[in-house]
Amino acid sequence: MRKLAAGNWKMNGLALSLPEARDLGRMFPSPACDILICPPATLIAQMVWTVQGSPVKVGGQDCHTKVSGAHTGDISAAMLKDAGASAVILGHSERRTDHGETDALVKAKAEAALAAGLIAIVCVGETEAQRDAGTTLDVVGAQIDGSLPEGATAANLVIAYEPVWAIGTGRTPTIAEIAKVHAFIRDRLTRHMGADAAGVRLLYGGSVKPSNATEIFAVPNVDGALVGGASLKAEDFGKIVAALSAAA
Ligand SMILES: O=C(CO)COP(=O)(O)O
Repeated sequence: MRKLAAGNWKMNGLALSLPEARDLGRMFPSPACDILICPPATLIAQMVWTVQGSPVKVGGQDCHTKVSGAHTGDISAAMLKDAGASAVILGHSERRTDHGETDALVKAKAEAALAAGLIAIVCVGETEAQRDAGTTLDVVGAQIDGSLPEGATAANLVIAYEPVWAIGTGRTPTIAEIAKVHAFIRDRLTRHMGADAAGVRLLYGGSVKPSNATEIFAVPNVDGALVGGASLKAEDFGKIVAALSAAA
């Protein structure tokens, strides 16, 4: 499978400046992994234009469940697709927390994404309290069961495991813990999707940096990363892409 380095800019404007984004494409003319940048919605079309002709693809950070209609402030998957996006992040813990997104809503959004021809990057992950209570696998399993879209295939579904307590904190689970959760996710997907689950890319997210990327990418069932803070600097994100390409 092609591994995936995805950058989530979150609510940061021209974090990686557009010329730098173009440079990122030039740095890796034929990378051994896929590269995706998910800027705020206001920058998607501009980013698509900027990285045209390079291997860098562009994605959204959320979408509505409907194609169009009276939903002030929302953006549909079809609109992301029209703007040139090829993927969308769904059910990020920040959206689950800030906007009360439930598994059922994430599933409906993911189904809208697939219907629009986008890759759905569905995020799961436990809070620190849940980890301390020893319920990580129960939480992640329930999120997978509840958020997985109908019609998912290895080509249109990506799962991102992002422990909430590791996001933006500089803390990461141990390599053994990442391996355990990723193996669990693969197994859980197999229950839903059968043999197709083997080809679904499982990203790790949460404080991925150039300094820990190589170690994390060597973990079985880690097929890439969903990177927040370090994707805001072209140099750092470039190093993470290089580490993933080397692991591919
Ligand atoms: O939330 C994340 C990506 O979606 C991870 O963020 P950080 O890489 O900043 O920890």
